[in-house]
Amino acid sequence: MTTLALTDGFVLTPGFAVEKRDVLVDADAGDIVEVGSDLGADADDTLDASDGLVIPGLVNAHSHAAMTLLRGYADDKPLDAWLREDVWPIEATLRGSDVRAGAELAMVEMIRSGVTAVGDMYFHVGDIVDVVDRSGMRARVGHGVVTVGKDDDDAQADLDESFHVAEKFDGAADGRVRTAVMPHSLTTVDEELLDEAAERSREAGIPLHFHLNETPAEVDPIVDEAGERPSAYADDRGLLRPDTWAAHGVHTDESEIHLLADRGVTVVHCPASNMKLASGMAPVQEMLDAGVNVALGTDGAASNNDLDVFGEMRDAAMVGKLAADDASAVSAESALRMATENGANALGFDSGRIEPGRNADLAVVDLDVPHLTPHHDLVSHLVYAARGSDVRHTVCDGRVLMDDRDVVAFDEGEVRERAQEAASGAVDRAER
Ligand SMILES: CSC[C@H]1O[C@@H](n2cnc3c(O)ncnc32)[C@H](O)[C@@H]1O
Ligand SMILES: [Zn+2]
Repeated sequence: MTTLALTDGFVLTPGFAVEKRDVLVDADAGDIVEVGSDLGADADDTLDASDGLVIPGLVNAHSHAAMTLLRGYADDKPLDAWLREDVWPIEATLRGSDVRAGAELAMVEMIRSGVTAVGDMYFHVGDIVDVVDRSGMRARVGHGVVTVGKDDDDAQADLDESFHVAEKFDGAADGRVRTAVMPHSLTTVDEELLDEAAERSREAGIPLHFHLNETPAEVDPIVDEAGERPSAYADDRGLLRPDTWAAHGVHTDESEIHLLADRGVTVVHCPASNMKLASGMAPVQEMLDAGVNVALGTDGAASNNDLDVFGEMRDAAMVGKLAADDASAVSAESALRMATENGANALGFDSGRIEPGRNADLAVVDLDVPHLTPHHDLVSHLVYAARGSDVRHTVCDGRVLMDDRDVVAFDEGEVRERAQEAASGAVDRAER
């Protein structure tokens, strides 16, 4: 066994106590071996965590990583206009190499801010899987299916591609890549194909991921045409299961919240995207009270405009209070739980808690900075005061992905250059 010890730091326990401890990791198996004292002396390698807080690697449970290429390309519009007028036209020009360049930029950004796992819906998934593999991160990926505006054959081919991708890449990158079938939303995929997605994925044991109730425009047509709330409509299709995680859930009424809780569905709250697109405020505290597993996601960088899950925790706590008109709603603890354990549960990873036997997915936050002083309550600091740039080391599956702010697998200058070129090329093609 090759071991790595994170030494001399404070450690966030599963109960969110903070204790001065070392963390010993089996770098071959990728697991946490022990949390205790003086574990550095016999370890093969050490990572200095002094003046730092070791936390579980953060989980970005809903993103479109390659949309880093579209950061700042189109802003200040609501979802529908933004997608139809700007995003979808330029996405139609993206090639595999572009998606690869955007995904590289995303992985660098996430590793720099302590994210070790991501749930990603996009296309050219093979390129994304290659980047995840090289980055050392963990991901649950899938091909996003959109059938509106397609003839029957093309629509079926798109759904078939989602299954093909899910089957082909599951277990890639030494098991760090898992997959799901990903119909884009209840209004952008035909009803018969939603039925088929649910049935085939259930038979094959493949999880499901889709956008749910993000805007009124995603709710009203279903209520008008099917005569029921979207979550009930999804349930009728067989889409609500314990291995389903749905993004947004903004316009979700009480009956839907109880249905989602009952079916064991995770809702991924994406507060920054919801604010930027003025989609609305999700009833997060109500969902938590009802027992829904609520996780956090950045959504794509074009609607955020970064991939910093620290920002998502802060936004979730802040907006959660506004939405509930209650300063005690969506506490720091709740937000931190959403970004760690709940996100790992959503994606089906054995991460999100620092305890022996779990995946060694960790981040070390530098506490030795003015904006994290004094140390009354470090959980409060993680949610209300810390930033992604406070992360000093990132470890995933027992491997060091960032060492003293140096991202190991990538040359950041080259990554940024490739992303800039891919983005400029896409804009040229879109505007030609
Ligand atoms: C077909 S791959 C995924 C698809 O989703 C688009 N997208 C990005 N952000 C959002 C959002 O907030 N709601 C719905 N769809 C979104 C992305 O541009 C891709 O086309
Ligand atoms: Zn999304």
